[in-house]
Amino acid sequence: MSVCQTPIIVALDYPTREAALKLADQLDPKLCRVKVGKELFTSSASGIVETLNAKGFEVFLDLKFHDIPNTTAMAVKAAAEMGVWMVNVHCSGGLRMMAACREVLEQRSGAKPLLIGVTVLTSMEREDLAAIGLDIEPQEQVLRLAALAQKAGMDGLVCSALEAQALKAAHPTLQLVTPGIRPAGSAQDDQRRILTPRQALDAGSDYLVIGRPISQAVDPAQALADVVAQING
Ligand SMILES: O=c1ccn([C@@H]2O[C@H](COP(=O)(O)O)[C@@H](O)[C@H]2O)c(=O)[nH]1
Repeated sequence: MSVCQTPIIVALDYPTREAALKLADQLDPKLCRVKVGKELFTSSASGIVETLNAKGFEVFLDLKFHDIPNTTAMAVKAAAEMGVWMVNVHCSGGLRMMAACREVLEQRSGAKPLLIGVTVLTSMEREDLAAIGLDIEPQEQVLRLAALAQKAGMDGLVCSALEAQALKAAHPTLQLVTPGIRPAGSAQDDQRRILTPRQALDAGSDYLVIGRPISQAVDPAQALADVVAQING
């Protein structure tokens, strides 16, 4: 039984363990989960996951692994051994890569983290895809990658909440983890495919990843409480 009663995941995007723990100490594990990404993880190594677990947080390890199948699967295995709640890999690594990750988790006797496939980054729009040779709408590419992820046995996807409705219709069993969440009035920053927390949940998001609107707020705990109030009512 999970301690957390909301779908919120706060991104602990900091250069040091001390800064991340300072924010974590202001947050309530009953109101949010936390996400450890590349910057924090690389600077503080695995100790940060154990420390956050000991504080009662379920941790999403957002390292977006993308490599050959064996290397990626071994990284996913190491993440599972570390005790993370959710781990992700890029769907663009392909069917065999994702299937190898699923297989390594199935062989494991202990707890299995949720295995999530990253589709199209929420910072990208049509022009960004065209620049890398994909002359299609983001949603088309997301749906294409979602079909591969479903085939590989992934538990869910990272996508924009803008694609949630279409994804839930096509793949109702996949859990949707949506960054690019901006409460009304917040700065868009580098995000491009955004929705408010309430809009995202109404569209079908299962988890909302929120970084700067909380981590850069004058009072992060109040900013989190405001988002909780918005989605409740
Ligand atoms: O498509 C993606 C995948 C991951 N992210 C991550 O989510 C947070 C969002 O932070 P904000 O400050 O709320 O923009 C950040 O850690 C990204 O690495 C994403 O934004 N989009």
